Amino acid sequence: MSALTWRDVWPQWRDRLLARDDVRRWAEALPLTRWIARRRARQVFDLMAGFVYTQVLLACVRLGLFEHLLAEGPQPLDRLARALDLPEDGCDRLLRAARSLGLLERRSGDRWGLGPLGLPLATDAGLRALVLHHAALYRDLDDPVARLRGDAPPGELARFWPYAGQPGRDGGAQAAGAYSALMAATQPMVAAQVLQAHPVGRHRRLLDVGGGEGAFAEQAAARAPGLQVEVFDLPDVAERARQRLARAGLAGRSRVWPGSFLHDPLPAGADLVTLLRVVHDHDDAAVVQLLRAVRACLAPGGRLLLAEPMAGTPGADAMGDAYFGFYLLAMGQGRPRPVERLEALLHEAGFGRVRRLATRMPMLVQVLVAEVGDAVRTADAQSVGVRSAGVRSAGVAPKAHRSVPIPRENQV
Ligand SMILES: C[S@@+](CC[C@H](N)C(=O)[O-])C[C@H]1O[C@@H](n2cnc3c(N)ncnc32)[C@H](O)[C@@H]1O
Repeated sequence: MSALTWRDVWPQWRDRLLARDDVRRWAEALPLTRWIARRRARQVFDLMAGFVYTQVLLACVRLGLFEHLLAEGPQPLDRLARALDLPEDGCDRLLRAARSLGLLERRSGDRWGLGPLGLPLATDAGLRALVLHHAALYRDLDDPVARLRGDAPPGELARFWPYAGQPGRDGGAQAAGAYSALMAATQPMVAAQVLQAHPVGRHRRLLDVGGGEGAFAEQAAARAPGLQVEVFDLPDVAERARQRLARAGLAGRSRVWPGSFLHDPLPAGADLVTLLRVVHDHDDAAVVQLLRAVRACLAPGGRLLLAEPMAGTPGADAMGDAYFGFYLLAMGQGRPRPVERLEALLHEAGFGRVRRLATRMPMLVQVLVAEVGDAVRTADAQSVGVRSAGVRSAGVAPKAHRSVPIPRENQV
């Protein structure tokens, strides 16, 4: 253990002082410090009661309350109770709880309307899907200490994300469908941030690795009419991407590649590779392996764009280390990383310059863009497999790779 420095002296003195009952009572009574004491007490209570608040939210979402109020406008209690199929007493309890959390507001004539926090939930299906999904997360975190010790058996999240703990496994069409639908529902909020931070019109060919069912590729294609979009993902997910891109009328300028980025080479030649909400799902060794594969497949002068919520985000600290830290613990692998750690992993994988791009909602997603010099790229192509038009670099065991161009008959 390192010696204490002068920076430890003040907090240590403060902690000792505030641990004394008489000092706390004095701080609560003094007008100058009373507001701090009250704020701290409220913050501690909110931490303690957080689970109850999420259950209020879950009840509102399960009952479809927010969409109902958006569609029908403010409603009195009796009509809401009928619409939600709740007894009036239970409905009144829920409405009051939701108002206290900013989800609802009281309006004139004893009616209830959407509050400032209810409105985004009424309009964003992705947010509502996450709220419903969290019920499984909370069951998995039932005994957080056992989970931290590694004593808890794999829970619901480990089954929901079959590649966690079993790299390269999508768990079949049903499992892939469930997690891909959740990701696609929440992708618009991420895509908006990423495409605003890094307009893709300047690129020729975009490869979205771990691109899910192609929701981001579809958005990117809509923003840049000249862009060829490609998705690489596990086979059952890739099949969903193929269908989605075909439905979006993108058959002619999209390609879908099924495979595991931990076992199969990535297709070569994209000048922009994107990794959106992928890296935090994996432990360091797998991340470095993935980043090396990306580095090797990029076209000369190409870039990697890595976007996800990151630890240590100013103003959103709890989102990284608390929420994602424990979500990924329950899932069974991965961790939220601060920008500096991601930069270090990118350098370890051979990337040169790494830039941070500003996003409007850093809490949701931060963006790093990494470049690789030509000298490093040539060396890579000899050591890491890249999938190209019939050419495979030496030293990589051949494997049957299928690119899945969308068939002509699926073109809209
Ligand atoms: C958290 S989801 C993010 C999906 C998408 N990028 C998004 O932001 O909506 C992670 C994605 O990585 C894919 N994935 C996980 N392990 C993989 C592997 N070994 N090879 C290819 N894809 C993988 C999953 O199937 C999933 O689609």
